[in-house]
Amino acid sequence: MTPIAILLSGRGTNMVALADRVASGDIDADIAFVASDRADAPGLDRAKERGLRTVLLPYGERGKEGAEAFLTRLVEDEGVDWIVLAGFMRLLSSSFVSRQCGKIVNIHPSLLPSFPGVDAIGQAWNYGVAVTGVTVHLVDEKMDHGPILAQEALSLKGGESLHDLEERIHHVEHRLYGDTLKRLLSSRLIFEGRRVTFD
Ligand SMILES: Nc1nc2c(c(=O)[nH]1)N[C@@H](CN(C=O)c1ccc(C(=O)N[C@@H](CCC(=O)O)C(=O)O)cc1)CN2
Ligand SMILES: NCC(=O)N[C@@H]1O[C@H](COP(=O)([O-])[O-])[C@@H](O)[C@H]1O
Repeated sequence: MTPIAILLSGRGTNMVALADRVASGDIDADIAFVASDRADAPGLDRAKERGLRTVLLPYGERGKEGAEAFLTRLVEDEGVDWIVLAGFMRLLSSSFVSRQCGKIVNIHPSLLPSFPGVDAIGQAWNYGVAVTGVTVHLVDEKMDHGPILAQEALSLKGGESLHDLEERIHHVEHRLYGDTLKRLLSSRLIFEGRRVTFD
C-alpha cells in the first residue's frame, strides 16, 4: 500500500473520486493526508467527512517557502511516496519538486500543451475549439509542463453550454485520474526524453 498525499485548493471532487477508489481497495494506496493552501476549501470538508486527515498549508503566515518547508516535513514524516495535486492552485518551487524526486502528479482540464494555467476550460471555450480534453502529467518546475502520463479527448457538442462542457470534462477527470494513478502506483516509469511509458 503506497502512502500518498492529496493537495487541493477548491471543491475537491477529484479528491473524492480518488478517495472513494482508495477506500474500495481499487487503488492500492493510503491517503496520509489531504492538504490545502486555503482554509475555506470545500474539499477539506469533504475529506473530513471521509475521515481523512486534513492539513492547512501555512502560505498565509509563512509564505511559499515556509509552506513548502512545512509540507516537506509532513511528507517525510509520513513517508509519502507520491504527492497528488487535485486542483491545487499554487506553483510548487523547483527546489520542492526536485526534493520530491519528481514524484508529484497533476490533473489539468485541457489537452496540454494547449491552455495551461488557470481556467483552462474557459480558455478553450473562448478560443472556440472543436476538441478539448484532460491531461494527467508529472509535475516539474514549470507550470503544466511536465511529462504527460495520460490524456483523453472529448469533442464539443453543438448547443452545449460552458457549464455542460465543464461537467463532461470533470466526469472524464474523475475516471482518468484514478485509472492513471492506479497504473502509476503499480508500474515502473520508462522515460525516453519527454515520453513516458508504464512498465
Ligand atoms: N511546479 C509546478 N507546480 C504546479 C503545477 C505544475 O505543473 N508545476 N501545476 C499546478 C496546478 N495549476 C494548474 O495546473 C496551477 C497552479 C497555480 C496557479 C497560479 O496562478 N498560482 C498563483 C497564485 C494562486 C493563489 O494565490 O491563489 C501562484 O502560485 O503564484 C495556476 C495554475 C500546481 N502547481
Ligand atoms: N491548473 C490546474 C487546474 O485547473 N486544475 C483543475 O482544477 C479543478 C479542481 O476541481 P476539484 O477541486 O473539484 O477537484 C479540476 O478541473 C482540475 O483539473
